[in-house]
Amino acid sequence: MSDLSALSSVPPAGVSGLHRDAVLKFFYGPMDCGKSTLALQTNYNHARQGRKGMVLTKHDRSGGPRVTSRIGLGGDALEVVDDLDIETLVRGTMPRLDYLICDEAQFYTVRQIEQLADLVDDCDVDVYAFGLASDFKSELFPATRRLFELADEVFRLQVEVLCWCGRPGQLNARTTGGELQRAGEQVVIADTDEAPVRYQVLCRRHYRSGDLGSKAPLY
Ligand SMILES: Nc1ncnc2c1ncn2[C@@H]1O[C@H](COP(=O)(O)OP(=O)(O)O)[C@@H](O)[C@H]1O
Ligand SMILES: Cc1cn([C@H]2C[C@H](O)[C@@H](COP(=O)(O)O)O2)c(=O)[nH]c1=O
Repeated sequence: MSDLSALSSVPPAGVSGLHRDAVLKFFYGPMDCGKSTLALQTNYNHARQGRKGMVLTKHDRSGGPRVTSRIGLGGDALEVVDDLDIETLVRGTMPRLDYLICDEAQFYTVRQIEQLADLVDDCDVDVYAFGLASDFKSELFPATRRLFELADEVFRLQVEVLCWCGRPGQLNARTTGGELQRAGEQVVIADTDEAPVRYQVLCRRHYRSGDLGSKAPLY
């Protein structure tokens, strides 16, 4: 009979006997690169295998507590307000949650990002966060900085958003009346459509020069 005593220290989780930790994954890219689409797809794929999840967002462009993507998909979500304690919310949810989908994560507070990391480590909840890296001044959002610091894995989305010149665009310019803005509030909810305040994804050269191209709307 073989001696099984050497196996007694192997944790019981999983087929292999090895423990698989929950993860904090952060997916980022400029406006219009498909972050909300991927958030909705991720939720769909996990939910259809019976995992229990919750979808969170903040300041979706629809104006409501929803995740909406320009490709036409949408789904209900919980709105994250500044004083929401995400950790207490998730710990108090029964049956227990397997995962969280966090869209527009750049708008969460730094404390809320830390709560997401704590939920991964202490409650074994997988967290999939989606958001912008930088604001209209090309500076990291505070929550994004914390995600870069804490996430287990960070992914730049692969769908290229092109600058008007054809180069890949990574910087989110805010424009008003056809002029690039370099000062103002960090948070101004708007779209890449033709509203008076809008956003336009530019390559670094054209962000720096402020050249919005000939297709920029004239007001
Ligand atoms: N009519 C369309 N046909 C194909 N793809 C589209 C269409 N409209 C939007 N999209 C895709 O949707 C993307 C925007 O997705 P969205 O989830 O709203 O982006 P983000 O959340 O990053 O701002 C576009 O980059 C484009 O790839
Ligand atoms: C660059 C930048 C963006 N915003 C706002 C504009 C939109 O409402 C969202 C981003 O939406 P998306 O799903 O990534 O398209 O963020 C902002 O408030 N401040 C900024 O500097």
